[in-house]
Amino acid sequence: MGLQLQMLGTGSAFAKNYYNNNALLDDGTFTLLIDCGVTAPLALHRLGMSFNDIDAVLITHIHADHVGGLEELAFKIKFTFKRKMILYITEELAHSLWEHSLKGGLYQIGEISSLEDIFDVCLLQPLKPQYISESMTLELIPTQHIPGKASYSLYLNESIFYSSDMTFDPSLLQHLVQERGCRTIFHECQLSGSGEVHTTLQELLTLPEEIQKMTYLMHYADDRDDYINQTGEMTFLEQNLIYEL
Ligand SMILES: Nc1ccn([C@@H]2O[C@@H]3COP(=O)(O)O[C@H]3[C@H]2O)c(=O)n1
Ligand SMILES: [Zn+2]
Ligand SMILES: [Zn+2]
Repeated sequence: MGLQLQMLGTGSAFAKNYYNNNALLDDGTFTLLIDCGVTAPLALHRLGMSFNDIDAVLITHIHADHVGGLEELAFKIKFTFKRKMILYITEELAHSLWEHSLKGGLYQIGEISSLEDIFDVCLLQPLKPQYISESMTLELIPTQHIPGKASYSLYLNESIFYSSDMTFDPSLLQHLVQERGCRTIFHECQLSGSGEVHTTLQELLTLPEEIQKMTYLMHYADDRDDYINQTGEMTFLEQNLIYEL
């Protein structure tokens, strides 16, 4: 089996018709969860899976649609499955994730007083390729999302870009395609409104056709169906479908 991508959800933060934009990467021997939002536990359950089927979780930034499911994940792996899960995260995000997001719910004297009591924390250095498994090597690329908040996109196997949440950065996309062999782009897409903290469909439609053809749209709102056939050469990613990478 090659490397497969399955989106637990392809929705924007407050979408109700789609689960949170969180992804499973699976190479047959190792399963990586990219972000774990509020709806991730339910989305996994609906796929007939549980957190016990996951080897590692990677966090791209701290927003509830990307970390809101980690309290359930933590309690399940510690007290139900009695094991640790690998957590891939930068040092800056690890501090903020514990101090500003998870500590309140997870802290339990004598049991849980840090991320290390739940996870095998593997700190990632941005812009440094990290071996994950036989067929997964990924690199965190710092990208702009919310001023003053760290946020990262992913570059997988020197060929696949995964935006997570970011504002439009056409020069980054051109650089990856022209200089680093990128052949597939999974990109967030705000379908309407101005791109204050996200990338809009109108912005993505300014990309060269060659780049549009390799681009799959995710992290979209409930009115996605109103935009079918209005995405140029780009294609909507569907949640739960399994994509061979
Ligand atoms: N300056 C901001 C900050 C946040 N937001 C909304 O909150 C959501 C948090 O998750 P997200 O997926 O990053 O999308 C953000 C915006 O919808 C926003 O619209 N403007
Ligand atoms: Zn988001
Ligand atoms: Zn976000």
